[in-house]
Amino acid sequence: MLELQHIKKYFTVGDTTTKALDDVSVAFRSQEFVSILGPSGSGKTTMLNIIGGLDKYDSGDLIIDGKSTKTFADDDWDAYRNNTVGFIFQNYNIINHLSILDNVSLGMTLSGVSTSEKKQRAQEALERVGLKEHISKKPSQLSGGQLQRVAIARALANDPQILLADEPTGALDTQTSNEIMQLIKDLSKERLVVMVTHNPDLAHQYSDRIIEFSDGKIQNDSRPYQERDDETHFQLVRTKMSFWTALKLSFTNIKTKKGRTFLTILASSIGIISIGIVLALSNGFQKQIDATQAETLSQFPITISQVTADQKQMQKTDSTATNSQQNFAHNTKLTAKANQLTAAQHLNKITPKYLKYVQKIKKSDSKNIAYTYTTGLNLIRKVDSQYRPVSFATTTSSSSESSSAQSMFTSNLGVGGSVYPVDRNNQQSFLKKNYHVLAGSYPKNNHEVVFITDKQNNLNLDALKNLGFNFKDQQKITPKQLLNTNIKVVANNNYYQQLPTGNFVPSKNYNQMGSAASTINLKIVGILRTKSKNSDGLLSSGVAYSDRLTKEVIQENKNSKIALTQKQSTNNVITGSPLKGMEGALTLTALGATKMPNSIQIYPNNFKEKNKITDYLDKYNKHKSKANKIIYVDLAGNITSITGGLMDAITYVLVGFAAISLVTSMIMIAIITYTSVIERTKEIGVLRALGARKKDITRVFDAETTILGVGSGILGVIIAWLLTIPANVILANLTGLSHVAKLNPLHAIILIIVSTILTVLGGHIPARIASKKDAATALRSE
Ligand SMILES: Nc1ncnc2c1ncn2[C@@H]1O[C@H](COP(=O)(O)OP(=O)(O)OP(=O)(O)O)[C@@H](O)[C@H]1O
Repeated sequence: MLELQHIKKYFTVGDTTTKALDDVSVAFRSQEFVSILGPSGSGKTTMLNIIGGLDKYDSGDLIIDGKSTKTFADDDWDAYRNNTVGFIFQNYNIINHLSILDNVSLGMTLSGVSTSEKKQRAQEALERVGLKEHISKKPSQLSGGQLQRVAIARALANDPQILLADEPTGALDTQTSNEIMQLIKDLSKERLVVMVTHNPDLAHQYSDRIIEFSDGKIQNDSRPYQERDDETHFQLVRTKMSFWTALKLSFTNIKTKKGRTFLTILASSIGIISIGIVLALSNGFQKQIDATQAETLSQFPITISQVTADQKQMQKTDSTATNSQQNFAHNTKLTAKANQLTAAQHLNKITPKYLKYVQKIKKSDSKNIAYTYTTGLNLIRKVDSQYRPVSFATTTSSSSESSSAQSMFTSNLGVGGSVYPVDRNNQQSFLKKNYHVLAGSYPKNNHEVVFITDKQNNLNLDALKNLGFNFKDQQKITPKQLLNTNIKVVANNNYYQQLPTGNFVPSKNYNQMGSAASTINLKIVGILRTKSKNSDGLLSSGVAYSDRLTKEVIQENKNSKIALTQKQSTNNVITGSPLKGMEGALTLTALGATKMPNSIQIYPNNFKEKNKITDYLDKYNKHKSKANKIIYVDLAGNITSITGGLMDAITYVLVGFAAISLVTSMIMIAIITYTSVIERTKEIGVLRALGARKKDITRVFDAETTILGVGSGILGVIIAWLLTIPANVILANLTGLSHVAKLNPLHAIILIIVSTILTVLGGHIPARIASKKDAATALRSE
């Protein structure tokens, strides 16, 4: 059933070649007990390894059941070792970290026998070798003879046709040797047993046939056999180790060195810990920043101004400018070129249609929408029983005397006092939300105005002077001095008079204006201060009035003589100078002749709603030509995206640094796995002898590194999470912010995965080295 034909196996080391097997031809019966005797180094083990498929012959042929093995691929040899042969070694080669039952089952595990059948067959095999009572013992608790019985049970478990024993009694006393020999003799009744021994007495006493070996050649054969060329049905069952089996093997191995494993896992978790903490902190800080920003910036409106800058255009011209500005022109050609800012200037066509569109913004998104008109207010006030012109301006440049339309071009925000919105439910929610009353009260109607102070209760001196108050710098003021001050808004028709030249000039007869019927009486009813830092600057320090007042003034002035004249004229009706570009429109607005606001401020109810509003505004621009687009400015949005990016950048850099320690742990894992490979060389040999494929060996070590990787990932995440507790205490003391560091569960899972992948990668090369280990050499190692 087994035949060696002209088998040669030479080993060449350096210049010397050892002829371990030198043209050996021999055939074996399917049932006999053959002993191979011979001096040390004569090639006995080599022949056994070649019969068992652990080593490959150089030339000749090994014929098994009439089938040549010349064409055997690696997989065939693996299956052959698993199904057809069983090995018994001098040093037992029991895997110590596995139970006796698992040791015996290993071969069946590789050939995919079901768990219950495996257990039953392993038990039967153990009973057969006389270990029934010792099944639940650990290998370390057994004697040498008992261990060899386990090894025999393991060799038998898959019911092989050939049993190969390499000096099975070499390490045992005479009594035990005899028992083992008897056992092997019994087993040889059902199969071919080939045993290598140094002990001629045992060989003669127990075996049916003795082959004497020397110098790689058969010298004598006591019972030669001639193989007949029978047609046979030799078939092999392929072997395969599942990842689960590999995991179990590695896990039990790891359990035997708990301390070392823990230290390895701890060391390689350091990278994960540092990345975990960086992520936890940046995550927390980003949340804090977002919350603060949402709180701070939600107060800031989305602004639509008649004249605005197209940010995209600016960026475009910026980038081309930097390129072209660096280079000199190579020729002398001259080109006319628009100013970059002018080129980026965009005129928003705020039409009645657009106003309607804006008005449709849901109240749940924005309660307050302010419309600012650069309409001039013709103001007078009685100072020392004489009416004199005053203004809401907050700077000295536009003195109370200068009431020309030019001075009113500038935005009402800042220069002409601040305009606050009355909300769309007719409530003072804007003022009440952002300002509190220092003295007096909130305004109750359009004719009541308020004075806004800065955070330190300072009143803008210029604003006070423009209103006709004669305070000095640093002077203390009582609310009484301001409250209930009356200011009159004079209609254009009463304020301006037309000269015979056709030009208009402000009339100087203020007392007459004061008593005119169409005059609006304003009263300062309150002094307000911003409630929080967040709303600071929404209204400038000085007089603030309702946007409805401006509407009322426009209603009054739009048909005034000066406005109607200005509409017909190409010159400024006050100065007489020709109007260029947009000056015409601005002059008309200043005189209250147009109803369109100069700018719209949309105050989102809160930060979240802001995006809904910008989306809504963006929708208007869809499919519109560039000139017809309405560009809004979202200052808060711009700031958030900048700070968000900054935090991301910092996080990337820190994670990058922390990742270096991950690489270090990867290298460490590679070294540790390599050590493990060396330690487990014998195990690799046993697995190979039992039919494990090279792939399966890689799998065993990959499984080991997977366990280490998952372990270090989980440990790292747990430690990082625990460290966030003291980190939060320290941060709370330093910054007053609580619960900053927060490890995102998603990040935690990703970290565990990253740790596993990197560790497996680090250990994979040593695992491959392990799989390439020659089975015969691995078994020879001790
Ligand atoms: N992997 C190897 N590389 C080089 N030489 C080897 C290798 N394996 C075996 N040999 C050599 O082949 C010869 C036969 O070795 P083998 O182990 O088969 O002898 P043996 O008869 O079993 O000896 P022993 O009874 O001492 O075990 C020896 O000279 C040995 O040094």
